[in-house]
Amino acid sequence: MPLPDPTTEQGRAGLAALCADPAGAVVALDFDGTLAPIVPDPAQARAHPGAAPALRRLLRRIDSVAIITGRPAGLAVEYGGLAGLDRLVVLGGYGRQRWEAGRLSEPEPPAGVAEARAALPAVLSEAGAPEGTWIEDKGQAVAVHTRRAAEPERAFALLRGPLVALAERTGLAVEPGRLVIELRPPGIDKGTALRRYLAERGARSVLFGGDDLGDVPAFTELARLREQGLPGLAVCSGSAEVTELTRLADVVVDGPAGVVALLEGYADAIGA
Ligand SMILES: O=P(O)(O)OC[C@H]1O[C@H](O[C@H]2O[C@H](CO)[C@@H](O)[C@H](O)[C@H]2O)[C@H](O)[C@@H](O)[C@@H]1O
Repeated sequence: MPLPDPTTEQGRAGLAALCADPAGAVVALDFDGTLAPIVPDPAQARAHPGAAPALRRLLRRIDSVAIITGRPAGLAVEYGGLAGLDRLVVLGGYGRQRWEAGRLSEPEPPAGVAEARAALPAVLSEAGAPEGTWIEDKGQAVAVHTRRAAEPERAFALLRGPLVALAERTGLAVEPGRLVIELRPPGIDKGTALRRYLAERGARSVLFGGDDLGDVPAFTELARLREQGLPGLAVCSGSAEVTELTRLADVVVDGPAGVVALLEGYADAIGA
């Protein structure tokens, strides 16, 4: 499978470095919308069937793979079919949790998560949340989904203000995503998680792929690291739903199937 031609000079340099020195390369990827197609029920989301095999191939030659996700780390491992992969780290909850070799570590959630959880039903009711609005309790965070409402974008817009106000009251961060608004502990984002992981590995190049607003800090961090001399490639898993990321990426592919094709192309290029 041929590799795409990045649209930027820095992207071409990043891809060249990833191919020339795979032993120093880290592949870091978001989960939902990047490895797993978007579906109405988050519990039904599963990685594209080619994702784990492509990552397994790459891990024969590259340094490591990091999945950096808003999901609880263990769920990403399960839904991704990723449990058997060596040198795989899953940084869940936007980097608060770490799963590695079957072991999960995470700090206790701040008290604000329990406060928000308790207040949410009344907040949604007072805001007139339409039928189909759904709360995902992630333990470390709570997320309100509107994808299953009759008018999902309208429900999202209706609930955003009250949820921002609830986040302010409870000391939580607001994380808007694809028809979801999450209230989560502040203090870390995917950019920080990516920077720390690359430093830990002593990475000599990086590929980051994402699809949603929660991935913007990682794209921004990748751009900063490139300015500091670390070659990198920014890949957008494109969708009609989120268009803001295309300007941050060197390569835009067609959703998770496009991401898997790119990973296979990279594996071919490095003889993995
Ligand atoms: O950081 P990610 O791995 O991209 O996780 C972000 C959120 O993804 C999930 O929600 C999204 O995917 C669902 C399943 O396809 C979809 O139904 C929903 O509309 C999307 O927003 C997940 O449920 C959230 O907890 C994650 O934070």
